[in-house]
Amino acid sequence: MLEVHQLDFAYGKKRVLHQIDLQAQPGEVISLLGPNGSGKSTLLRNLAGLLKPDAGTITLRGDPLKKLGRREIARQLSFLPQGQEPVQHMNVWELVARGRSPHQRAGWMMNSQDRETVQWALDYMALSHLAHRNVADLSGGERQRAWIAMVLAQDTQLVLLDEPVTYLDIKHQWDVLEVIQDLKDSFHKTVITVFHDLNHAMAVSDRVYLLRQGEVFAQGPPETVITHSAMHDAYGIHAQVCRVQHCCHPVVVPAGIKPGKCRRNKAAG
Ligand SMILES: Nc1ncnc2c1ncn2[C@@H]1O[C@H](COP(=O)(O)OP(=O)(O)OP(=O)(O)O)[C@@H](O)[C@H]1O
Repeated sequence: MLEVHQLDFAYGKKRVLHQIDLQAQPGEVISLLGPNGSGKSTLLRNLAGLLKPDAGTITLRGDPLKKLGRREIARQLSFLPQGQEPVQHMNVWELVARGRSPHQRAGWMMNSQDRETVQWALDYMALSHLAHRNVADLSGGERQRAWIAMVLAQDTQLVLLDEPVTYLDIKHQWDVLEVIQDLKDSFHKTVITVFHDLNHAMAVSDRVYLLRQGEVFAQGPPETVITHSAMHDAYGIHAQVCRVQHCCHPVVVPAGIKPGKCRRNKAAG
């Protein structure tokens, strides 16, 4: 589906990504993890074709990404950026409908299938009741869900999400995690997503890529990558990775910056 080989990227003289190799198979959920500034968003923007690598290759279904035009890329992949552009004078339905534009010829009106897809995306994100509300008047979480609905309306085989659960309350965070799982299970889509919460990555990923200072520090199934020692080496924290009864995946419990400290016990004692 998507293959990245030895990708380097710099902003001017500032090298940000170095020798990145990444493969995503059809129907796979991949999470990009790593500390602030490790290059996750920059990598995703390279994968979306919004930034051009200085070296290395990105191929999408066997075609070099750099040879594809913007419209062709937008038919094959959708991208939810971190912190979306502000939109004025547009309601939720109109925003979500923007997801259909790569599928339309210039000057062509939306057809009934486009309208059905927009309505499906609104229903799927439980936003139908807000369809006529101005996007600028939504709460941060509602706005985030509207943008995710736009990405879904684009209906691409590859979905790139940069911190999709930011701004969402715990219920809506898990709703979005279920959407990601469903995109894979029901629609066989490939999802590459950035998470900060390692438990979110544990819950939905087939594989994770842990970045550190612009390089892939580790990659593989989440249980093999998200370990006590990797958390220490990549993030500089001590964290326990525990099995919890009734929980179907391990959970990460940060234990502090220094080993052996338990702040709550200290306060109580
Ligand atoms: N437009 C830019 N020009 C110059 N440097 C940039 C630019 N965008 C990002 N950077 C730098 O590139 C590095 C990687 O940034 P990036 O946003 O990819 O990291 P990240 O892992 O997504 O971080 P975060 O978790 O904080 O979102 C950082 O040092 C950042 O300051």
